[in-house]
Amino acid sequence: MPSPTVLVLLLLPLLVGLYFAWTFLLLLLRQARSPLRHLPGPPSPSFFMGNLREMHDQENNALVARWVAEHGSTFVYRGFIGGCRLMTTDPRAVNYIMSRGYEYPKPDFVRDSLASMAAGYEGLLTAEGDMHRKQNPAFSATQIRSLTPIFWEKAVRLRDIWLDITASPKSFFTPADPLAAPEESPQQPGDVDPELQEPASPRPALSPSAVTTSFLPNPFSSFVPSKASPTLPSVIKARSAASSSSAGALGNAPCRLDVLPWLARATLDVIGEAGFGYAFGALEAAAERRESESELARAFGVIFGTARKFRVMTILQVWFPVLRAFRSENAAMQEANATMRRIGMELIEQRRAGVSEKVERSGSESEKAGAIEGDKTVLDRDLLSVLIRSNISEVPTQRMSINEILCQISTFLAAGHETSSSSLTWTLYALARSPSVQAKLREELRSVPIPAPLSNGRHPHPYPSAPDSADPSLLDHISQLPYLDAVVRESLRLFAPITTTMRMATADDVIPVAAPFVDRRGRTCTEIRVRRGDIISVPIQALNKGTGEWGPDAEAFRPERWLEEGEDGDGDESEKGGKGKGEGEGEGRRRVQGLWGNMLTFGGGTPVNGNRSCIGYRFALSEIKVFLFVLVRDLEFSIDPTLEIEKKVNVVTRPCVKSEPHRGNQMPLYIRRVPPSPASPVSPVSPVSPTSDYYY
Ligand code: HEM
Repeated sequence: MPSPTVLVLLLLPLLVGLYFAWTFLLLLLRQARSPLRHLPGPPSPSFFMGNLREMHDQENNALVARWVAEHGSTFVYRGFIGGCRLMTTDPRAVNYIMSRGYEYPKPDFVRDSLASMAAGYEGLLTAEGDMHRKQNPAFSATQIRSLTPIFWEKAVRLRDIWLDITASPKSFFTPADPLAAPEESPQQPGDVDPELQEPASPRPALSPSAVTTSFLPNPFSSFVPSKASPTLPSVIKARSAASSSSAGALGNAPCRLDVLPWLARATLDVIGEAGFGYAFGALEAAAERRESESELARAFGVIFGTARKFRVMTILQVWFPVLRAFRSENAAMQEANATMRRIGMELIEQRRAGVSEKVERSGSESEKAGAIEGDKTVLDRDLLSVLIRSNISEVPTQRMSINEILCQISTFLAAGHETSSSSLTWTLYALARSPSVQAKLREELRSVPIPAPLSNGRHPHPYPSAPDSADPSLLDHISQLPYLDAVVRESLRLFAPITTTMRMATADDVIPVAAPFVDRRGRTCTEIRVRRGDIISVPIQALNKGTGEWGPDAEAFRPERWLEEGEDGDGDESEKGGKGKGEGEGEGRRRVQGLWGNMLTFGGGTPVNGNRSCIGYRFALSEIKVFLFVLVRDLEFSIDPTLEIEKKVNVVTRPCVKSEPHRGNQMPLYIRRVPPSPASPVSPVSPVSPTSDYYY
């Protein structure tokens, strides 16, 4: 008779084998019984991978449009081992799903990926049910307005750096993505034009600029073989791009600049300071050619870098939940998490102490309320402060735990950094491709009078860079400029940073559709039947470009469409956490009821059944507008018309040059400073000596 230990050793592999075989069988059974199997859809090219490989490149191969043309607005594609995934562009179905945030949450594998990206399971992106209900903050327009000086300051700093670059292109370098994982830095021959490299200023060994931090990481995208490692972008001799015809006449040759890492740094600085009162100093580090990042940026670099790495184990954990118990953290990850926690706790404690002190010192009830609600004298205006103040005012059982608050810091960063930099990058691209739109926009921006001071010291630019001197009425004015608004809407429609989101049915359900469809059995269906556990893809970008909704020129960048009669450009349709629009599935509504601008770029939903749309949309819109205002007034953007730019999605959309895959993500534009127009109502610029960096 074998000993118990031997018995266990003999039985263990058998039990493990049985567990995996059983789970796999259940999975196959579940798929075989899903009503989705009757829906039409494209053939699956692979048993294990289904259509996932094609899906990975969907932004460049117009896949969803093709599928819609072939199979109608409601169909299924295949996921792992042939699992049916519902995809629908039917507005009624989409409104139904998106307005039931708690009945249709994000699938577990998406939550897991988000959680591993530092947000944990208690942040807004990942929390579900009561925990989410309790958190659901609404950042008011007034709160966001008070943050615009921070946007202004960072935008002016970036503009000044870019003006520096145009003034002496020989000496600039392109920084790395501030949150890129630090280890790899393969430098390729030919990265740097030797003629333009200054021998006296050795370049620091930088990490690649192309690594993406993703918002809703798609664990399956990693299955697609990666391109060669990205390399350092280079200083490339300015050459005349077709669209920069006026450059020579002004004696102001444009220089090629990869705007992507610069914008990533600027938006990191913004979310750090406006989100949770932390100075990453990412722009400054790059301006001073320091590779060293702040302690917190380094920690997030490690955390995001680890979360992005593909491991077979990650996929297995999706299907075999027992394996989730074997998650481990390496030493670097442990250290990064500890750093994040320590700094996060300091930030939280500072704010909590500030609010308590103010409340204690307040005499009357109204003063107490003022202290909690926040005013200009209470603490900081960052989102974390707003969250803590509103948390203090809640009844104790409704308050967030320290851990939940801590999770929001990484959530703000994960959700609010790369989305904004992606939007700005694509907007500059769209403007570079449409010189007439850019010129019209600049004309509008320059029609705004800028108050004194005329110069911000070294740079003779006619507006201030100090945050407190940014005139609030000027910032309000910027947010209401009609053509700027139309440009931002059009860019966010065509270049939604998050192109797809996923949901999972938590119960068997029947989803209504506006357009009946014919299933594989030839039956006409007026609803979609789903079974508990079925996965749903909501193709945000495809919906934003549907010709049924946006007309035959849906693919074109045409801001004017927002100014035409009949377009209700009104934005804040359904206030996050506010009143909402109702169920959002009424007949006769042509469009998807997104949070903003009749599109799903910021998600959609109603507070009734769980609103999972973007809490940062006002923040993002204000940030984007202020940056465009500052940058486009003084700089002209053009692009080599022969370059083919592709969209790489992971899940935030980043650009890539088709002919330069080895460079990874990049957006090489030509920039050129633009002299002030004589007709501009801008106050006159102080005379500049010829030795100054800038002269017009
Ligand atoms: C152009 C910029 C941005 C875009 C396009 C964007 C888009 C989105 C989308 C589509 C969702 C819904 C995701 C889903 O349903 O699966 C979302 C959620 C969210 N966003 Fe944004 N976002 C942007 C900027 C920001 C900023 C600046 C912040 C923070 C300051 C932020 C914080 C969040 C959070 C916390 C959620 C989760 C909300 C919830 O589940 O309750 N976002 N965003």
